Formats: sequence, structure tokens, C-alpha cells
Amino acid sequence: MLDVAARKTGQKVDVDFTLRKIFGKHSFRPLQREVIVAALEGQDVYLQAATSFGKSLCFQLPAVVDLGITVVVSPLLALMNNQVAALRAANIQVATINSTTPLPVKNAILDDLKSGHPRTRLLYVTPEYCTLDHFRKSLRVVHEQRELARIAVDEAHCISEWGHDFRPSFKDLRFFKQEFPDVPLICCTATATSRVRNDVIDTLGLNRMRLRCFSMTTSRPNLHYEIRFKCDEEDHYDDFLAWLKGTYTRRANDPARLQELLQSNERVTNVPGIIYTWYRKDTEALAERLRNDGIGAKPYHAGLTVQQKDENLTGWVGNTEGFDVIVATTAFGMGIDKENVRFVVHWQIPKSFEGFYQEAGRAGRDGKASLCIMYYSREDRDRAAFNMQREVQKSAAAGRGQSAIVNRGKSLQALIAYCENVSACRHKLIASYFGDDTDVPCEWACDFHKDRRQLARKKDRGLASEEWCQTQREAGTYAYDEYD
Ligand SMILES: Nc1ncnc2c1ncn2[C@@H]1O[C@H](COP(=O)(O)OP(=O)(O)OP(=O)(O)O)[C@@H](O)[C@H]1O
Repeated sequence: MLDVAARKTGQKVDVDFTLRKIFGKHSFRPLQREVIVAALEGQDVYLQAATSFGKSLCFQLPAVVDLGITVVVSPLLALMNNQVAALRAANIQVATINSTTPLPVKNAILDDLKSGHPRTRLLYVTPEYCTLDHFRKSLRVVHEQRELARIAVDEAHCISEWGHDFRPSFKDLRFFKQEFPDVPLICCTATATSRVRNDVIDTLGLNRMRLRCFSMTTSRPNLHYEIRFKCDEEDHYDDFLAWLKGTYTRRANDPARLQELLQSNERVTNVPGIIYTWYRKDTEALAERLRNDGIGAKPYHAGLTVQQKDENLTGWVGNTEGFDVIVATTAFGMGIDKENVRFVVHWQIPKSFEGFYQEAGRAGRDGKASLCIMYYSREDRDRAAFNMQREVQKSAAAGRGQSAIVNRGKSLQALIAYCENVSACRHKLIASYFGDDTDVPCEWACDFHKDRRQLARKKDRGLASEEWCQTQREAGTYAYDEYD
């Protein structure tokens, strides 16, 4: 047990008790306690750790025990709603202001802020909302009362133009340190190269001399990474369906497993997963195709109504029959937390290395073995490169820095090299991309370590030849749309 003196009240805080009583967890994961203690002592914190490490707890627990309100800046609606629902379930006073918040609710939250003594412990907002004058004014009132406890910036790599998911309004978050230099800030990410890390720290105006930096391994040893090679000629739908149905059959035919499932009141077909596709229309078409084959699949993309999105997310999180598989665009990427996601499938190569790692990281958050499959074809590789070029042109027209554009190209190139590589461990390749030089374990948890010879054979048989791809490129015959 370790007591920390709360910064504002000077009272001793028993973080272990709070962890058990409020968050229902038995013990801290390695280094979580150190991060939480640094935050409670009022230090600025930079936290970089693998997907599912438990970064959110590092600002949520201090928020619950500290005096005042913690403002959490979060880039994705799905992520915000997902975290807010989990905190509400734990009876924590949490609120969110985003595009879906009804006006009366928004006004009530703002009134709470303007009182100077908010009852809300955690307030989730978008970076765009932080740029608004009326919100900043309300924060000043809270600050004057010394009740602005902490600022948490989740998915902090979005701050950097070098990052894979740059959001211009994240740059304005510098406002917090300029205006409230005494208010501690914690920023978290799973995906930052050293360049992005430096950029994040500088952009937020954090003082390196006083900043506590925690950088942990990227390793997710329970994830089984696998590339499945294909070409345009082949529809990989049957391959995927056979795999999923095979999983159901194995569960049903194993008496011990079946008994376990019956005891925990679990369906044989409750094998939750996510399939990522490039296009909104594909999420709907693929979900429908799966439903016609008896799989409980639902789409998720930014173009759905708020109600549809909520319904599909809630059904999936709640393990409801008919909602086992979410077919999504990257609108369903970063931060989504559901413990028993048994597989993540990339229907095509993702846009960036970081995006791949983030999305695959939705799997196996309970620590159990889970599969991450990526269907890779050279035709899709070329389409991804075309799309990147188009986005680069658009970014250049919008005046974005040339170097950031080059970096995005490098990230895609690194991902292509990862897919084409059949002579190294996938876990090691991922660690090496993020500059993680820790010893990453792999117990037959990748296609290379499972059967390296078969992997090489599958690549030879599965991919279109470079000559053929070149002919298609030259003839301009690849059909593709822009990402959406
Ligand atoms: N000490 C703990 N004991 C048990 N479970 C924990 C602990 N800390 C966090 N968790 C759980 O781990 C899961 C992942 O946590 P969280 O969503 O914070 O991950 P993250 O580090 O933000 O990952 P990502 O970068 O992928 O979003 C959550 O379900 C959370 O409740």
C-alpha cells in the first residue's frame, strides 16, 4: 500500500484502495502506480505505452481522488463514448461535450463549470471544443477557484504533424500551458516515434526539465499477427468466413469448452471481432454479406446516424446476439476498449504503420490469445500509394509542411515492407518501427514463428507478380476510390 499526499488538499490518498473500490481492479499493472503517483504529485507526465496498457487509468484515478475537475481531450467520438460509459458504470461523475451532446445537457455541464466548483470529476471534450472562447472562459472560472485539477490529452500523437492522425486543432492545446501553467498535464499515446514524441512535448509547451517521461514497450505478446497474401483475382471473403465458422465449430465440438461456455452463459458464436475496410460502403456491404451467411455483423462508420452508431457499439460491447462482428472504417480505431475482442481483420492494407498497430491493438485486451489478420495484396498496396499521393497533394494545397507529408509516405512504406517480409518475427518488426529496443517475446505468436517455410510459400503463391502490377500501373487500370 502506498499513500500519496493529494496536491491541493494535502490529504493522504490510498491509491490501492481507490483502485479496488472505485475501479474494481485488484492490482496495478507494472508502472501504472508510478505514473499515477507522479500525476498526483502535480508533475507533467508524458506516457507512451502499448495499446491496452491501461493508460486511461493513469488520469482517471487521479481525477477521482483529486480536488477539482480533470479535462480530458480526446479525438474520437466512439472512444469518448466508450470511456464515458465505462466510468458511468463505475458511478463516477463524468460528462462529455461533443457533437452529439444535446443542448440542455451541454448547458447543464457549462453551468456546473461556471459555478467554479464543478461536481463533474472528468469532462471529455474534443480538441476543437477547447478552441472555443466560451469554454475557455468557463475554465478560467474553475481555475480561479483552484479547481482545475489536471488536463489529460489522450491519443497525444494527433498533436504532431508527423503523427499518423494529425488533427490541426490539437496544436491549439498549447493554450492550456500558456494560460494555466500551474495545472499539471498528462499526455498519453501508444504510437509515437521519437520525432513525434519531441513534437508533442514542444507543441504542448511542456518543460523537459520538469516533465516525467514514461516510455514502455510496444509489445503485445498475446496478439498473433498474420499476413494473408492475396491478389485481385481472388475474393478473400470465403477464406475469412471459413476461418470464423471453423472457430465456431471448434468451440462447439470441444466438450470442455462447451461446458465452460454454458456455465458462463456464453454463446458459441460470441467471438467478438472487428473487420477494418477502407470504404464506408464496404462496411455496409460486407456486414450484410456476413449476416446472410449467419454471422452477427454490423457496420460502423462516420456516415451512420448517431443512433445507429450507438446501437451498434452498445450491442457489440454488450456481447448481444447479432452484434458479434463490427465492420468498420478507421472511425472505430483508436482507444476503443472491449476486453474480449478475439480478432481484428484488416480487409486491406491500412493507411499507416501506426494505424495498423492501433487498430490491431483493439484485440486481446483481456490478455488472452487473439488473432490479427491482415489481407495484403500488391494491387491494394498500389491503391494505398495512389490514395496517399492524392492526400499529399491535398495537404500540400492546404499548406501543410512538406516533411510531415514525407513522413506519412515513410510510414506506409514501412508497413508495406512489414507485409512483404517473410523472414522476421512480426513482433520484432513492430518494435523496431517504434524504436523499441526491449526484448519482445514471441511464443509462436506470428506467422513467421509458426511456420516460416509455409509463410514464404504462401507469399509466392498468393501475390500478383511485380511485373503484372507494373503493367496495371502503367495502363492506369486499377479501379479505386478515395478513402472515406
Ligand atoms: N490495473 C489494472 N488491472 C486490470 N485491468 C486494468 C488495469 N488497468 C487498466 N485495466 C483495463 O485495461 C483495459 C485497457 O485500458 P485502456 O483502455 O486504458 O488502455 P490504453 O492503454 O488506453 O490502450 P489504447 O492505447 O489501446 O487505447 C481497460 O479495460 C482497463 O479497464
